[in-house]
Amino acid sequence: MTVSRALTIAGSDSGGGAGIQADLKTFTVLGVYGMSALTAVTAQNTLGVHGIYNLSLEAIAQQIDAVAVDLGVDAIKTGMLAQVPIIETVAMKIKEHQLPNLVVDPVMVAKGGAQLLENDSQQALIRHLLPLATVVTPNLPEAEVLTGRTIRTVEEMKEAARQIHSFGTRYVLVKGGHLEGDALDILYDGEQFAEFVSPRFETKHTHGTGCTFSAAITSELAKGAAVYEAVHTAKQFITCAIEDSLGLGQGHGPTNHWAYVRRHQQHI
Ligand SMILES: Nc1ncnc2c1ncn2[C@@H]1O[C@H](COP(=O)(O)OP(=O)(O)O)[C@@H](O)[C@H]1O
Ligand SMILES: Cc1ncc(COP(=O)(O)O)c(N)n1
Repeated sequence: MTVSRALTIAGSDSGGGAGIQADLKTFTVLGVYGMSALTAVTAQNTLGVHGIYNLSLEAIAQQIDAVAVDLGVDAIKTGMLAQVPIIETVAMKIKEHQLPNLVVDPVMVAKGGAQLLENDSQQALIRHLLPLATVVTPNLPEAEVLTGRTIRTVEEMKEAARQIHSFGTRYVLVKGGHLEGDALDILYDGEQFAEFVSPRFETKHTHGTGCTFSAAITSELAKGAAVYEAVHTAKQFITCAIEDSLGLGQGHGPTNHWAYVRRHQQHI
């Protein structure tokens, strides 16, 4: 039996809706063997982030080494990398082990407003990680920080995608979850734009949408899909997960990681 393998390098969300937990759930339901290298432990629930404990550089590097030299990796994603030395260490290890199909989710701020990337770390992301990435998946506030521009329209999303592409990433996916109207995302490969659109659901339960979406892209890349197809499937996955969200907790609740597969199974 051939098994596709995906590694997430990200923070732990004790509430289970975002971070490592969202990634591993997504890998599993999409039929991919999931592995993890934790960068931080957060004490977190649907109401917010109550504590952040970054792991040592040694602990982060050892986890990546352990997985890469033994189990092997078909695709990889990064999430919360809070500090410049963590970004540098992760980039160094990805290069050393030549890990393929890198999806960078440039996590900066949690839905509740807590800062997950310390100030001045944005330049390190641009310098060290984006040139290694197959796909980078900024939401609008993240795209604004990476480009130094205000983004309010689809045309401005495209301009931001062009600028971020110039940092060396092969594909840029600017997500429009923070705009109004339909939930529109733009994929740019340096030549052409593709649009992925779904209806917008009126819900506050969007905790972990960015993590889940990028983990779904990573899963499909691990299985051998091309980037356009991977984003197409992942968009369906996240749309189902938001539409059928679980309503857990008192704040921004998690999405439903089973929804896509359940619906898919009903149709076959
Ligand atoms: N209310 C919503 N209804 C439908 N899709 C949404 C909604 N909010 C976000 N999305 C989609 O979820 C995915 C994650 O986007 P976004 O919320 O912008 O990322 P992040 O979680 O990083 O802020 C994107 O495909 C976006 O279009
Ligand atoms: C450990 C960790 N990583 C990432 C996010 C971002 O997720 P979101 O912006 O959807 O709340 C988070 N809240 N916690």
